[in-house]
Amino acid sequence: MITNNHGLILPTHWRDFLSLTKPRVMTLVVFTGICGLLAAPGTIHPFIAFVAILCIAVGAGGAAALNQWYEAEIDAGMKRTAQRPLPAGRMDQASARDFGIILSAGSVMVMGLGVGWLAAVLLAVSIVYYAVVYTIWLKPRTPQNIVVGGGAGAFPPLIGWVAVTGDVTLMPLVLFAIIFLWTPPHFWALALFVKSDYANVGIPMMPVVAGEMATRRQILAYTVILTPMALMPWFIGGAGLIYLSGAAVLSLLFFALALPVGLRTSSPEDGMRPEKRLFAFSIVYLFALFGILVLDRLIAYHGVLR
Ligand code: HEM
Ligand SMILES: CC(C)=CCC/C(C)=C/CC/C(C)=C/COP(=O)(O)OP(=O)(O)O
Repeated sequence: MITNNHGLILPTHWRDFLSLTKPRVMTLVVFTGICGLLAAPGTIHPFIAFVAILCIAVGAGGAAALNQWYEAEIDAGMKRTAQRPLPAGRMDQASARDFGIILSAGSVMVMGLGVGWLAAVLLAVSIVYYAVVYTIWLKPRTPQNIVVGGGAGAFPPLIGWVAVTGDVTLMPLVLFAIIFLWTPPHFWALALFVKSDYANVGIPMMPVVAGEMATRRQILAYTVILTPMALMPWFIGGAGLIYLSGAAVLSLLFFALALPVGLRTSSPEDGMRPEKRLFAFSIVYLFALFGILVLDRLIAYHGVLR
C-alpha cells in the first residue's frame, strides 16, 4: 500500500508496474529488436542474445515508465489514458519515477557488461530520446514531435544488430529508417480519430495544429517514401527475393489503405473507419515486414527450410 499525491491510500498492484512499461506497444519494439538480432550476419551465444533482448525490453519499459511519470497530468485529461496507474491514483509519482530510472539504468548497465558497450550506448540514447527529447522537449512544443521523436522507436533493430556484429553498417541504418518513416502514418492515423483528446490537453499533434486535411496529405506522403525504403534492404544486397516480394505486397497494401485516408477532402461521417483500419494495419505491416526479413535471412544464412 502506498499514499498517492492526493493523500489517498490505494493499493498498487504489480500489474500497475507492468502497465507502466506499455507492454502492448513494446511488443513490436521488442519484436523489431529480436529481428535486428536474428537478421544480422554473425553468431551470438543464445544466452547473450536473450540478455540483449531482455535489456531492450526492460530499457523500453523504463523509458515508458518515465514518460508516464512526466505526463501524469496530461494523461489524466485524456479518455484513452485516464485509467493509467498515475492519473487514476493507483500509484504515487515517486514510485513510477524510481521504477523508470531503475529499469533504464539497469538495462543499460547489464547490456554494457553482458553484451557490449556500443549496444549499451545505443540503448541509452534511445531511452533518453524517448523519455527526454520526445516526451519533455518535442511533444509539448511542435506538431513535428512524432516525426523527430519517432527516431526513438527506430533504435531496437539497430541495437539488436549491433549486439551481434558490434558495429553499425548500412543495413541496420536502413532498418532504422524504415521504422522512422513508418511512425508518422502509424501515429497520425490514430491521431485523426483521437484528435479531440490531444486538443483538450493542449498537445500540438499534427491534426490539432495543421488540421485534418494537412495531416491526411502528410500520411500519404510518408507512406509513399516509406515504400522505397522498405524495399531498400534488397537494393543494398541486405535481403533476398523472399523479402523483396513480401515487402512489395505489404507496402502495396499499406499504400492502398493510406490512399482513402490521404485523399479525403471532407470531414468523414463513417466513424473514421479507414483511419482505424490504417492504424491497425500499420502494426501488422511492421510485424510482417520484419518477420519476413528474418525468414529471408535465416534461409540465406543457414539454408533453413531447404
Ligand atoms: C513517437 C512515435 C509513436 C507514437 C506517438 C505512438 C503512439 C501510439 C499510441 C497513442 C498508440 C495507442 C495505444 C496506446 O494507448 O498506447 C499506439 C499503439 C501502438 N503502437 Fe505506437 N506510437 C509511436 C511509435 C511506435 C513504434 C516505434 C512502435 C513499434 C515499433 C509502436 C508500436 C505500437 C503498437 C504495437 C501499438 C498497439 C498497441 C495495442 O495493441 O494496444 N508505436 N502507438
Ligand atoms: C528502446 C527504447 C527506449 C524504445 C523506445 C520505444 C518507443 C519510443 C516507442 C514509441 C512508442 C510509444 C509508446 C509512443 C507513445 O507515444 P506517447 O508516449 O506520446 O503516447 P501516449 O499518449 O500513449 O502517452
